Amino acid sequence: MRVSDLWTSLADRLFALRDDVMARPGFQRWAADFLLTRPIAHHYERALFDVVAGFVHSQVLTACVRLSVFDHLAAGPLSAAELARRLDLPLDPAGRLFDAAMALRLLQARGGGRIGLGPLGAALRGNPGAVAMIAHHDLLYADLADPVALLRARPESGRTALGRYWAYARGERPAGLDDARVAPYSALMAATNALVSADVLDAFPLKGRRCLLDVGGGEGVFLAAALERAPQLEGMVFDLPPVIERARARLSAQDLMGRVRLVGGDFHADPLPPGADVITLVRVIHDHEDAAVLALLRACRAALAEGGTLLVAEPMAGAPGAESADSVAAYFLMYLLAMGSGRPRHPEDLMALLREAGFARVRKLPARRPLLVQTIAATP
Ligand SMILES: CC(C)=CCC/C(C)=C/CC/C(C)=C/C=C/C(C)=C/C=C/C=C(C)/C=C/C=C(C)/C=C/C=C(C)/C=C/CC(C)(C)O
Ligand SMILES: C[S@@+](CC[C@H](N)C(=O)[O-])C[C@H]1O[C@@H](n2cnc3c(N)ncnc32)[C@H](O)[C@@H]1O
Repeated sequence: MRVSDLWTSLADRLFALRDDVMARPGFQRWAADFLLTRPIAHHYERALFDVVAGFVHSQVLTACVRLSVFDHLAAGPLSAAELARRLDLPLDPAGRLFDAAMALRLLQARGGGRIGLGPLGAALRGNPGAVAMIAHHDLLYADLADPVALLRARPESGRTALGRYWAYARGERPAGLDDARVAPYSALMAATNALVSADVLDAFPLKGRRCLLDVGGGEGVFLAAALERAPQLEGMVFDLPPVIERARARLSAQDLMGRVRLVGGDFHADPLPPGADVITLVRVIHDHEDAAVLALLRACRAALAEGGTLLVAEPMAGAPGAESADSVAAYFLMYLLAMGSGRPRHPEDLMALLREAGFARVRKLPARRPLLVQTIAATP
């Protein structure tokens, strides 16, 4: 028997013993009483209760967002009666929402019986992108109403709400999409791009760079942020033709078209415009399966100018700070299942794909908020 097999068999026995002991009601009562095991028992009770209550907690947040509770409190605390009046709700059910939101630190009790923003509600006010995502969760929750059915169907076509929403995720060639099909998701991506763009651009300053190509760059919000930081830079956006028309409208309104070239196409089928010395894939790779990703990374390598760098930036599994349970992966695994395409990847998996696509030097850049976005830089 090899040493690794011995380890596996020993670990199996220890886990079996742990599983058996932890499932015994008598042990659970004893551990909650005994001084040394008490904090551990409370930790697991709490962790399990939080998982059980997660959906209810999320719906408390949904109600606060839909009713614009945080906006009503932006100017300062209000009495429960006044806040309920502004929300056009009777005090009794409104009071329950306020108490639940205070328990979740979205709101906070203030002097004189008033209610103000809690630390989490205050942080959300600074993240309108996160608020837009929370509002968008209606579609995800509709698909997750029967999670077992979702797992059994492994939907690839437009049978889920998210599959219909993300029009390019249907596994067909995205030809024939029109503005009506791409407008909702493109607007959401534009509204939430700030969640990631500042951190990516801080991690990879564009000093000395000549031209940035943003592949799957949507309405051009990321490119506009890059152009604002780097006056010497010119840019290109490659996206599906109807999305490119939306980018044209936005970038023209920002008077940036003199520095920008827009290219419509299907990155699964068409070549990328050559010549950029930075290519970015922001929140693009996790939508696609490995074979498509590999082909896209190879296309980026072919389009990259001599001495250029490819950046892959998106939420990744195994984010430091997500604890061992990895809440980022748990969220995106189910989100992308409902969408019908793609999966979250560990940085190491992405780095392996990049090497396979012909990038010799691949490194993870320091991430300011790894839960939101991590960035990998690759050079051929
Ligand atoms: C001031 C005093 C007295 C003390 C201060 C103490 C102190 C230092 C406090 C820290 C305060 C602080 C800096 C808080 C910051 C909080 C932040 C930045 C919170 C950010 C929250 C962001 C959230 C919740 C983001 C959620 C994003 C979601 C759900 C994104 C989903 C994305 C999806 C589904 C993408 C879809 C695209 C697709 C299809 C996968 O390609
Ligand atoms: C999740 S969005 C990210 C948008 C933007 N990079 C951002 O972070 O805000 C993915 C983008 O990839 C584009 N896309 C998806 N499939 C594509 C394809 N086959 N060819 C070109 N663009 C595609 C979508 O239209 C969309 O704009």
